[in-house]
Amino acid sequence: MLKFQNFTKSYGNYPALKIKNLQLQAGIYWIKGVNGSGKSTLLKSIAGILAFNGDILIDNSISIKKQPVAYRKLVNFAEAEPVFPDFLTGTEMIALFTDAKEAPIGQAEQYIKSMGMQNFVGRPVGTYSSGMMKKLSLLLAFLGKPKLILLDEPLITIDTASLAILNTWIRERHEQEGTSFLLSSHQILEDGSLPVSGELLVEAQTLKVIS
Ligand SMILES: Nc1ncnc2c1ncn2[C@@H]1O[C@H](COP(=O)(O)OP(=O)(O)OP(=O)(O)O)[C@@H](O)[C@H]1O
Repeated sequence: MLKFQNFTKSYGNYPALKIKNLQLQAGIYWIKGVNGSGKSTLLKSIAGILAFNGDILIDNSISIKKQPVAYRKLVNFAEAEPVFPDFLTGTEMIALFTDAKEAPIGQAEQYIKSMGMQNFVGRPVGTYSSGMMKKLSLLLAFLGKPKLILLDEPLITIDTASLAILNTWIRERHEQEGTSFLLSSHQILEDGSLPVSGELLVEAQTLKVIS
């Protein structure tokens, strides 16, 4: 599903992350690591937000460097602490992403309803609480037909009921469409609520697959 080829990411002289050759099969992966170990660096690199050396391929053939548009249609990302233009409404952000990601008709509405966002989605995002902002960013990451969804700290700021709904979204997309997920979290999620296929440990500027 995802292939790293001689991947290195540095900030100035600081070598933040090095992954020589690694192939991940389709699945749901938890990314673990202490503060500053490189979890966000990893996810932002895979999402194409950070420049790096080497290459990353999705579906074993589509390169972020050589086919950036095709790659970005297949990889969606929700930031740990999302920031959107204050003056845009959630509805406008969703319309933007629906268009860019070529989302099927009715897909966004289904997620809005499922997460109970109807009462605030029409308001400017500048008026949102941090939990509302998080829900919007999670919803945006589910739009379209990506092969891989990257969720950086999806559990922070959302309430328990919303977390259960998010777990359902992840489970359904994985089981029905074979979508893979990379989720970073400080919290332990070994309660069986998700069919986790493996764990990735980010430590000492490297990435290890634990299981
Ligand atoms: N813009 C930047 N400039 C310089 N160094 C950076 C930058 N962003 C991250 N780093 C460094 O890269 C390393 C990895 O940071 P990263 O944010 O990826 O860690 P993380 O595992 O996501 O941390 P946390 O759990 O605290 O969110 C850290 O040592 C950090 O100081």
